Amino acid sequence: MSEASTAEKMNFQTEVKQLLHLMIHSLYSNREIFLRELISNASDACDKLRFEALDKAELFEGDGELRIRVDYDESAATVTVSDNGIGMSRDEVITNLGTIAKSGTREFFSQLTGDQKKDANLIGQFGVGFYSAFIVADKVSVNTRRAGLAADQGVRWTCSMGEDAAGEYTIESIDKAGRGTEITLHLREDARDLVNGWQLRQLIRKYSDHIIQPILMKKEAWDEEAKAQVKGDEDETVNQANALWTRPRNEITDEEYKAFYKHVGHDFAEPLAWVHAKVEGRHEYTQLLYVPENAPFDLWDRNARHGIKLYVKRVFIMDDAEKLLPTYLRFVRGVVDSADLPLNVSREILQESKDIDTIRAGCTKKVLGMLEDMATNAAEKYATFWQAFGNVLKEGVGEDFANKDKIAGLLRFASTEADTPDQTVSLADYIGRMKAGQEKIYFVTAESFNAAKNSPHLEVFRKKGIEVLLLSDRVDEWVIGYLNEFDGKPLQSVAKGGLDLGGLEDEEEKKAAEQMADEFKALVERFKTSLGERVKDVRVTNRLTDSPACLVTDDQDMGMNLARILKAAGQSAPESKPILEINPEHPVVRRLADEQTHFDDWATVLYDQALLAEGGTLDDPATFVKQVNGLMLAMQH
Ligand SMILES: Nc1ncnc2c1ncn2[C@@H]1O[C@H](COP(=O)(O)OP(=O)(O)OP(=O)(O)O)[C@@H](O)[C@H]1O
Repeated sequence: MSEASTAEKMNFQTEVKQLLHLMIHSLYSNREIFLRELISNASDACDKLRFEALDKAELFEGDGELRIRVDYDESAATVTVSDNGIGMSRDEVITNLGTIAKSGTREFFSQLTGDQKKDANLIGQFGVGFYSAFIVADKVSVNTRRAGLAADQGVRWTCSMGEDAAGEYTIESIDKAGRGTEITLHLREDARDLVNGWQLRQLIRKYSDHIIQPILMKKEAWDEEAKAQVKGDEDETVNQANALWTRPRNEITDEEYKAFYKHVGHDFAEPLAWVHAKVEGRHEYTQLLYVPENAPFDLWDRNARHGIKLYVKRVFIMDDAEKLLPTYLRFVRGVVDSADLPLNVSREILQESKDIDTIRAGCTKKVLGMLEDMATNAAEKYATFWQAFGNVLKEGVGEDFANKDKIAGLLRFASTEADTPDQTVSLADYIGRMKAGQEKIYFVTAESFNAAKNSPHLEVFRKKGIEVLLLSDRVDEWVIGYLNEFDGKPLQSVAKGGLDLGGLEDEEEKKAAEQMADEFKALVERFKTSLGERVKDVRVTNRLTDSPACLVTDDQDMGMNLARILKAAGQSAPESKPILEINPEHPVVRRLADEQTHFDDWATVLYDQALLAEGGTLDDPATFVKQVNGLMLAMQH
């Protein structure tokens, strides 16, 4: 007997143990999803075989009719889901059923709270998959053989668990005549009601009707003698078994669209919106694209799995077809079915394909159109979308030149209008509220919402009632870098350049400002001498009402917030010095005109304060503290 034929015990990866524990303890109220998940995997396995067999027909082993079967045995209390798809080799079983290799795994486990309801949602977002079998079963065995391997290369995987999650499974070699996978669930005491033909049919129709392969069950008939439904020998197909996206839109119910989403999106929750269209013309393709409600755990991994499945004439070609949508739309899930691409299309061919460029442009347009529609007609939904994916969509402003204006129109910001962190203001809303004479869209960027909201640069804007957008997401600096204007109105940082309020300032204010500049010329010079190399310039400003001073950067220099972000990310930022602006109306500034002994300390403290107020950190905080204390003592004398 070969070594592998004896059962071998193996340990689960720690994360699997944790996941199994969660399955049992948090998902029981959603127990029926196990069937949907196993059928979904069986369907994927059939898709994979069909694709691999395109240039290796022998993998079909003379049986090209792909199908899924659901069966049950009342006396043994088992439910079995089997398929004649691709199957798994021994190594594949160990990797696929003993480990989790998803990006976002660590993030997922770190967010679990122990609260069953919250955790159930998180598990849903993470993807339950095969392990959901353990919601209803205390023993699961998998018999599988990879297509193309000999019958004696079959593998059996078994795992039993009691009250608590098991730490190990066994694996052994078996003979398996037919290729594919057969999963048998030994149901827990409290799930035995599922061993019932009617129940199983109900579940299949509810959750798996759209599965492209037929799902077969044995036909049943009423047996008068036994007073029960009895299984016969004949098969029947329980689901519709056609490609949902090929059916006309008006014949598909919302429920069907939603159920299909859960299969393609590997999601637990319902989609937020979808778009289904057949494009005809030079390239013919069908697209069925969904926007999820929740962000997946790997959203921030720009290399994470993409959610579009590519089909060619209804034959599955590949998952994760990253060329079909730009990176900033990586949250979209769905299917694209092309009528023109060759069936043997590979990832390499896709890289070069003009057809793919057309499909990609078409899909991008459709998704952006769907978002515009949601923003206009379903504001609450759009707010949910924005919270989950707004920061990803923002990347598009810099990435997708052709659609920049469209994407800009979809952006939402916090602003001084509501003064809350909620990002609800569109650029169009802002323009609609602009004051008479206002020519620019004003914004401030900072590391946090509070730093933005309390920025001294906003003082004059608040006094005049001019709205300012409050940007505090890291990606905002990047967005602003690419977005110079919207609808003909330039975007202007309130912390850059001289304060030019254009038509918002009247003649009198301008004159008063000039007068102040004259009056404080000498003081400004003393600041310059005192601060020396630390500043590019010192000037009087009418930007401030409550603060004595603030720092700004020159129009063409890099903003200080961006410079800090780059530095924190270990990138080099060009050295640019700030300009110190002083508020001539402020009592501290006024009294400095007569200050002799401590002028240098005052100048440094005002500079450091201005730096702190706009979110910077001090190079030498101890000296700052000493100087402030020294000045406080000096004021007592
Ligand atoms: N019936 C099957 N036939 C062949 N391989 C299978 C089958 N069921 C599961 N697998 C393999 O096991 C892997 C893990 O399955 P699992 O359901 O846990 O995760 P998944 O389907 O990859 O992702 P998700 O958790 O998002 O559903 C699959 O990716 C697949 O390779």
